Amino acid sequence: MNMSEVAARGLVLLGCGRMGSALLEGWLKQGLPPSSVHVIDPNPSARLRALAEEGLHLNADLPEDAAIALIAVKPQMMTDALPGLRRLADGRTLFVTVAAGISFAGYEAVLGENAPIVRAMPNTPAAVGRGITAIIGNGPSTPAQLDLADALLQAVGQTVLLDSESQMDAVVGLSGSGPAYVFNMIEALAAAGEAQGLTPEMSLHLAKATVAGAGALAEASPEGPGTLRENVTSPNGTTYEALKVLMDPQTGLGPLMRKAVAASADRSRELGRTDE
Ligand SMILES: NC(=O)C1=CN([C@@H]2O[C@H](COP(=O)(O)OP(=O)(O)OC[C@H]3O[C@@H](n4cnc5c(N)ncnc54)[C@H](OP(=O)(O)O)[C@@H]3O)[C@@H](O)[C@H]2O)C=CC1
Ligand SMILES: O=C(O)[C@@H]1CCC=N1
Repeated sequence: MNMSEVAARGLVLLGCGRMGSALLEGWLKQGLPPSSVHVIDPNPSARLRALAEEGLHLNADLPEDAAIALIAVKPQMMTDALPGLRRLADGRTLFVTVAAGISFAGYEAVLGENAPIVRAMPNTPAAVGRGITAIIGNGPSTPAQLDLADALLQAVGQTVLLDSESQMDAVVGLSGSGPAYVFNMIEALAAAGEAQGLTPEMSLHLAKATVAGAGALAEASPEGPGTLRENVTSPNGTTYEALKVLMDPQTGLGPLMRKAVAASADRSRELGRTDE
């Protein structure tokens, strides 16, 4: 199955909020015609309504033989929303879900144990084509179906394949939730600049450009982040003093980040067990 088959047979998108719409824009940019897309969402955005004018099917009947059903509702909505896709669970439609926490067993309980399902964990830089998504398929999914899910997610950035489903909660904690940690770092950096006397506008400008520039350098450089950090740090200079605070083994960023990632991963595990 390839993208032209998806265009011919159709793609169902269940839930088109922040993540669903980022994915949809990526597929449209890659040439998927709006008329191949069937969106189910109770409160469609203005953008979706405009796409419906171009042929996108909005809250209409499901196609008979969709190639893909992509699930992008909140885990808490799954019990209500997922049974609506049961009619597609005849083994021919590949289900791809981006929901945090919910395990293959949870989907199989509704869709049947023979439904091919791929779990994917993207992140919001997908909205600018710079996401990273980890994916893994269940037993009934074929290598060709995993490749197709990979291609779908590559429309919005990079992908990595996981070895086991149990790695997914750690991925949620690291790259799924991770953009929020970085945005919080920008906020904290800007507030700290203000505390040193800069205007809010100047401080935010400097903080955003510093994080974006450091990210781009970390990605482009052959050096690891440790060397890049050392390259900023003159012996007994200014950065050295700041890093004594940030790299404190008890109170620094290391233990704090371990705690934050663990809290997200634990919540992902919890969402897999409950619908709260
Ligand atoms: N945001 C992120 O950073 C990431 C999110 N995810 C996962 O993506 C999924 C969606 O998250 P996100 O996009 O942030 O959430 P949003 O709330 O932005 O999107 C969910 C969408 O689903 C709609 N919806 C609610 N009930 C139903 C229903 N019964 N049938 C169809 N659609 C429905 C919502 O409508 P309404 O708003 O009107 O309720 C909303 O438009 C989650 O499972 C999350 O775990 C994964 C990786 C990263
Ligand atoms: O906060 C959440 O539950 C979702 C999953 C990963 C990022 N956002």
